[in-house]
Amino acid sequence: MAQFTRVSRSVGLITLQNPPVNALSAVARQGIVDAVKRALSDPKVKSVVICGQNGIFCGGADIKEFGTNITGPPLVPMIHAIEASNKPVVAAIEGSAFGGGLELALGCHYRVAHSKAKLGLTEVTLGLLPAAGGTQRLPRLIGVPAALNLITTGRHVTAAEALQLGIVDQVTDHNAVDEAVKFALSVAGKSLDARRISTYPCPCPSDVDALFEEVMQKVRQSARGAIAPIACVQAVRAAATLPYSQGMEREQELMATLFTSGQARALQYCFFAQRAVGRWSMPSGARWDTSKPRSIHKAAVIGLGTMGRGIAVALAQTGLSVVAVETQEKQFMEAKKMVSGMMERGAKRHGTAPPLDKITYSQNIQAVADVDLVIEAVFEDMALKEKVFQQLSTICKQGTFLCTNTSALDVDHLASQTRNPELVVGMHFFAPAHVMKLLEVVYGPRSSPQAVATAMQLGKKMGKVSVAVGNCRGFVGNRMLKPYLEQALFLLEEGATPELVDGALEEFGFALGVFKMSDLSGLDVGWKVRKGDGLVEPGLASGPSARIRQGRRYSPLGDLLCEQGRFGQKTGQGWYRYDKPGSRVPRYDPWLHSFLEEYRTQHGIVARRIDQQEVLERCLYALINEGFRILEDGIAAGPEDIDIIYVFGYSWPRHRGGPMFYASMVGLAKVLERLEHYHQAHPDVPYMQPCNLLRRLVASGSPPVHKWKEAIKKLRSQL
Ligand SMILES: CCCCCCC[C@H](O)CC(=O)SCCNC(=O)CCNC(=O)[C@H](O)C(C)(C)COP(=O)([O-])OP(=O)([O-])OC[C@H]1O[C@@H](n2cnc3c(N)ncnc32)[C@H](O)[C@@H]1OP(=O)([O-])[O-]
Ligand SMILES: NC(=O)c1ccc[n+]([C@@H]2O[C@H](COP(=O)([O-])OP(=O)(O)OC[C@H]3O[C@@H](n4cnc5c(N)ncnc54)[C@H](O)[C@@H]3O)[C@@H](O)[C@H]2O)c1
Repeated sequence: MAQFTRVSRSVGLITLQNPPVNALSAVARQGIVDAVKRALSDPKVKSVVICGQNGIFCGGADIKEFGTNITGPPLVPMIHAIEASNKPVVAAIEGSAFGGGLELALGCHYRVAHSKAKLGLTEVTLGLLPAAGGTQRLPRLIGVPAALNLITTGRHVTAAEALQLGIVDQVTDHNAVDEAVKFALSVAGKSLDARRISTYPCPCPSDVDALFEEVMQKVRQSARGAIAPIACVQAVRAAATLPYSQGMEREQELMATLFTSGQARALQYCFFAQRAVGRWSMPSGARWDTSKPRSIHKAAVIGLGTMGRGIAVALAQTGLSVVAVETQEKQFMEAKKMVSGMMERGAKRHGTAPPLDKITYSQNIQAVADVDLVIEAVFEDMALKEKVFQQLSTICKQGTFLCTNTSALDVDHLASQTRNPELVVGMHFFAPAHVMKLLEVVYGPRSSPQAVATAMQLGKKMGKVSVAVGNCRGFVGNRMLKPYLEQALFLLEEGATPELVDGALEEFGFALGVFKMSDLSGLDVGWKVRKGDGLVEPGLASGPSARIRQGRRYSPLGDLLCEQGRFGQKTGQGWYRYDKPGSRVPRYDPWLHSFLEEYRTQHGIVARRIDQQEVLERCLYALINEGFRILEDGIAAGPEDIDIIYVFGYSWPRHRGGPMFYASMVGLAKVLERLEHYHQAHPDVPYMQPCNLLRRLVASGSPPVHKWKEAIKKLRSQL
């Protein structure tokens, strides 16, 4: 797992060999320890280079080992032994040096990086801190403020930035291993006294307390309840205030708390889940590894409203030629300007040229005749979409994939409007489409595996986390959102306030509570959908039937606000008040509170005290219950798919691992018991009735989340 060879006569070359990312597994660590001993005891070796095979230095500790009984030599003494060596050791960094990989490099006396390499202490993203000396060495090398920034965010830096910060000594466009060998030859025999980072004093601003107080405040605000960033600050503080050996003790102490935390488990689950969703499968048996995607060179977007503009930008930024079609003159002119502006801002951020020439605009749908794939993003109106799909089916060349960005409509019905329904899939982007990472790829019963594979591959190229899901109203994300939103309204009716509900959800870790989110996206969007569903009855009707629609409990609160023109941020009023239309800071609105009181009086509701726990249980368990139904229906292949959709599309706090992982942490029996309790209390809310799959999982002993897929398969075969 680490090969030793002697090159250029006197350089000991140690190559990490643990594909795919040369993670520091027990065997890899043993390999390094043995190879270093060999290099140091070989009198012909005057200096040493450590590199990784296959163009990647090292992806850090082996995350798969966490949570198991870890054996093999520990990292800290291994890195100390390298640093203490009296022969110079040079790290040759290609590809990535992340987490323990960068810590290994920091234990070396010199670092040579390829210009395309990326470096980072990424542990915080896994709920940990750099515990192989990273929190103690990095601040000594680059100073406290820069180290804090890197360690608390886990961000990747380019080789150029690493050189500027002083993390690496040399950057090369040539073969980094060859350059490192040359470098090692040039430093052989030189004193290493000034090259052992652990012996450096920690350069620190004079007012350490003020600096750390300020940083801690900022980190707490952005952490949304995550504990690892806080521990990272504490560890760096130890570097700034304690001698190295005591700082190392503090690093280990803090790591010990994080290592076994539920948050670390959740974040590591997310890491693997994000990769697992790429290995999609369909109920037909079609799979990612047996379905060949087709290359897409030219794509079209139909409808340049909020979504179409973002999608066109994202496609052009991927390097595709794009035909952008908009029929309304005003929208057409506005979209052209906005799309160019979005591309220019994006290019400025990345220091690249805006891909303006990649997009051609047209007001005529005939312009899409020669594209390989179309993404339709016209109004959410089935009759209009039917017409567009009929047109596309006749206009487009043979084999063009036809995709819809619908939020909830029946993809299979749209497919039935075309000559080749197997070419139709949903590509459900999230707003703003050029920024949000999530893409739901929706397959209908007739979608071909090739169409799904092509949409998944295109999503990946666009930098999205793509999840393949089945076709149903709202697919996965929006289907689960409905009971969550409704519970929030019911809580208001019963005595809660938007501030209380949002406060509970934000404390849980959501970036925005449900009412702030609703103000941001616009109350009119849901109003239109409910009108289409025949649920909206104008006016403030009284009597029990006013709050029962289509046989189940219904809250008209959102409709009543819309009737008042309160659409949220865009109108300056919604669940909160804003300084002016378009302002973003929500303020307490006395009008809303009197309105709620009046509403309760009119309906004979006596407001009761509702606590944060009830808010969380009702909103989250309703959403989770729908998640179980989605698994039961086979709409999502496994809990990872649902969790990744919620983490990337709905700001579910990543350190809680997604709704299904969260349910497993709470305990399925407890979730079931609370759902039963709330269903008894609210029998007119059918979706509070615990789903069969949840009952069966509990009956079968509540298997851990990674065993659900298997358990579901087994339960299905018993039916
Ligand atoms: C008491 C204990 C004391 C501990 C001491 C602390 C030490 C240290 O401070 C802690 C760490 O280093 S924490 C670690 C800090 N390190 C990080 O945070 C880096 C995490 N890794 C990455 O960011 C990316 O994988 C790379 C950018 C390295 C490659 O990206 P790419 O080219 O797009 O490829 P990809 O698709 O992403 O991965 C390919 C396959 O490799 C798999 N795998 C990957 N890394 C793994 C790992 N470390 N391990 C295991 N497996 C790992 C991945 O699951 C996938 O498997 P699959 O079965 O095929 O699905
Ligand atoms: N807005 C969101 O947050 C969001 C998120 C995900 C999905 N969606 C879905 O994306 C789709 C578009 O939503 P939006 O918010 O961008 O709507 P929008 O109202 O902002 O834009 C729709 C655009 O389509 C144009 N259009 C209408 N008929 C057309 C035709 N025949 N040919 C070409 N252009 C036509 C309209 O002029 C308008 O510019 C909807 O299906 C919606 O449900 C929206």
